[in-house]
Amino acid sequence: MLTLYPQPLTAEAFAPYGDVIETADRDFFMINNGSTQRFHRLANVQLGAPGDQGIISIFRAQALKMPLAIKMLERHPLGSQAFIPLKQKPFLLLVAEPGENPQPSAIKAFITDGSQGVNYHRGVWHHPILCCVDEDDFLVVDRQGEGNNCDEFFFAEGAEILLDPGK
Ligand SMILES: NC(=O)N[C@@H](O)C(=O)O
Ligand code: NI
Repeated sequence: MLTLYPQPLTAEAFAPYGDVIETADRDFFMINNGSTQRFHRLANVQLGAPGDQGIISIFRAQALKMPLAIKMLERHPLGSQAFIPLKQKPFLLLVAEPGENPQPSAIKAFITDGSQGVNYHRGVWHHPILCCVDEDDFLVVDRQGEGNNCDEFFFAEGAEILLDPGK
């Protein structure tokens, strides 16, 4: 049995998987006649082909019972996918670096601090959104275009992988 215990999310630790969207310790410049701080270009929207569009959606997620048996990961080969929390609640991340079949030993687990969002880079394996409260809303920025942009990988039956947030 492999048990995954989430570590606090940091931009450095998440760098192999994408960007952390946050304002803490980030550069900004003043706009709007000095009334607004612009934390500019915290992440890029990655698109796969000419004609692709970056789109904005809202995901309303229901919490899954924890500890959770992890059966699969998915990836979006043609574009990035960003999740920005709308209720300032922490949420859980499971990621593995791009490549063919993700190995259980390569999975990293993180928990956000409630203010952080993430932008998965294209091809990064991740678990579908995992919120920590009964119902949570996320602003999602990802790619719309031709072709399949969601590959799913299911772990072997015997691969017992558990996500345990611990509290
Ligand atoms: N399928 C879908 O739009 N959502 C997933 O990509 C996810 O990462 O939650
Ligand atoms: Ni996804």
